[in-house]
Amino acid sequence: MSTPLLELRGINKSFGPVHVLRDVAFTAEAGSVTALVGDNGAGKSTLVKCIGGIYPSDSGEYLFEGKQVSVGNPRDAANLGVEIVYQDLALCDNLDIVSNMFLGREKKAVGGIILDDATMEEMATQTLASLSVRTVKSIRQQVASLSGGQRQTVAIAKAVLWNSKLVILDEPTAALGVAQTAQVLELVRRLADNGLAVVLISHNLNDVFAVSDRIAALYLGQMVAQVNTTDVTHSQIVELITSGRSGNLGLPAEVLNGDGQ
Ligand SMILES: Nc1ncnc2c1ncn2[C@@H]1O[C@H](COP(=O)(O)OP(=O)(O)OP(=O)(O)O)[C@@H](O)[C@H]1O
Repeated sequence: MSTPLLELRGINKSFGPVHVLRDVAFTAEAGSVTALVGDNGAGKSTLVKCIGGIYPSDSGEYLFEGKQVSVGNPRDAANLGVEIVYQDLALCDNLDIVSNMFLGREKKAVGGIILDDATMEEMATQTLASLSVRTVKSIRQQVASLSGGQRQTVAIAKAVLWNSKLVILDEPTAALGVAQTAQVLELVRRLADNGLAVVLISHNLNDVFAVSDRIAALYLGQMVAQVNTTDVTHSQIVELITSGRSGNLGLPAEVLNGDGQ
């Protein structure tokens, strides 16, 4: 098996007396979509925040491209090429698409005072084209005028603009209708097909089975399985999410560990 882009080993995280993540192992591979599933409170957001450096873990190893690294804050994660798209998207309604994509990381023209609009427009256009995004009419359109699916697209494009290697999407289809969900799932697939490692948090198992290569299931802060999507059924994943057990599901250890290829 090739070296995973991201590998976490034995991650623990507590908030005061609450032990939220317990010896969690997790991998994400370039060119793959890994769905992270689990019931409310299972620890998905906490795990993602540990990956993104928002919550440094209490113990455990963080390997990136096979090397052990220290990720103590979001800048460390961004420097590795890790980007998280949160559910609230953190877009500014009163700014256009280009301004949103470069918010806080604007390109300056020579001299460093004036913004380099031409370069930013070109980079935004190229990024959207690389993702085959055709749903946006103009990159100078205000974000307030975009649909939910288009906003999600802009947030994802913003995340991949910075030579990202790992993009984590938190419930990207939660607020979308059927057609927009299909468009966003296509985009998620394209990110992986372009070589990125994608982690998709989702409660929607239809989405998970439609787009993921692997499924990682958390139960009460423990990673109970990392499986290839084609090795499991909906009901087996539901059982893992709701009881943490694969018990009588007949899943051998190599399948639960994602090695069952
Ligand atoms: N900052 C915090 N302080 C104390 N407890 C926290 C904090 N953040 C999360 N927790 C607790 O950690 C547990 C896991 O929460 P987390 O948000 O990671 O779960 P989740 O799987 O993302 O859930 P959901 O699907 O509902 O978003 C919960 O019991 C939660 O109350």
